[in-house]
Amino acid sequence: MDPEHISQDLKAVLLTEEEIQSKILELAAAVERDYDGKELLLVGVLKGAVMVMADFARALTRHAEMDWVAYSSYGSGTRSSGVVRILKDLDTDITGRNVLIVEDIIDTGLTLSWLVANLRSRGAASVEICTLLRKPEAAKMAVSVKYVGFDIPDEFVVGYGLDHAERYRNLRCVGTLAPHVYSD
Ligand SMILES: O=P(O)(O)OC[C@H]1O[C@H](OP(=O)(O)OP(=O)(O)O)[C@H](O)[C@@H]1O
Ligand code: HPA
Ligand SMILES: [Mg+2]
Repeated sequence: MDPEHISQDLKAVLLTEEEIQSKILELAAAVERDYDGKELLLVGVLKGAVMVMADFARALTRHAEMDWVAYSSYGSGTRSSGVVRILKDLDTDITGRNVLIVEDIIDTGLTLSWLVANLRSRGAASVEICTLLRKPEAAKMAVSVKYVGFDIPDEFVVGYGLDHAERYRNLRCVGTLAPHVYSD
């Protein structure tokens, strides 16, 4: 295999492309049922949620607006710094809106607990979360999540939007990294 091939850096594939895509269809069906007759604003958390948002939004057969926020707490490492840095705020006034946050992963919960409180304080009618992945054993903050794709073990994962030092976001699967890739 080409030594530059991205999948050579994986220790194991945790979720295949097929498993991810079928879960996204399930999540979209649940959201369609729950928001029947209500307007819906999807808020994606950059950059990791780009892939989930792209597939999830297209799995919906109803109208849904999209907006984006960017808050970074990981930088290039594999541990949360605990400091949430605002990189990009919403373009939309969310007063009275039904907001559904779309995330790739809830790890310590620090990012999302901060974001939910922040969006609620702006007068949204409702704020719920849809995340593809969650690490129950890593939780430092309890976050109430309405839609969860997969609960996964407390290991650093990459792919399908998730990065390590900005790489691996373009993998179609989610996997764990081989030890030779880590520097921290
Ligand atoms: O539950 P937590 O421990 O707060 O971790 C989850 C957050 O960390 C990652 O974002 P990151 O800060 O790496 O930014 P990125 O999406 O641009 O990679 C991920 O996309 C979540 O937003
Ligand atoms: O396991 C992870 N991988 C990539 N980014 C992350 N951000 C929080 N947890 C993770
Ligand atoms: Mg990241």
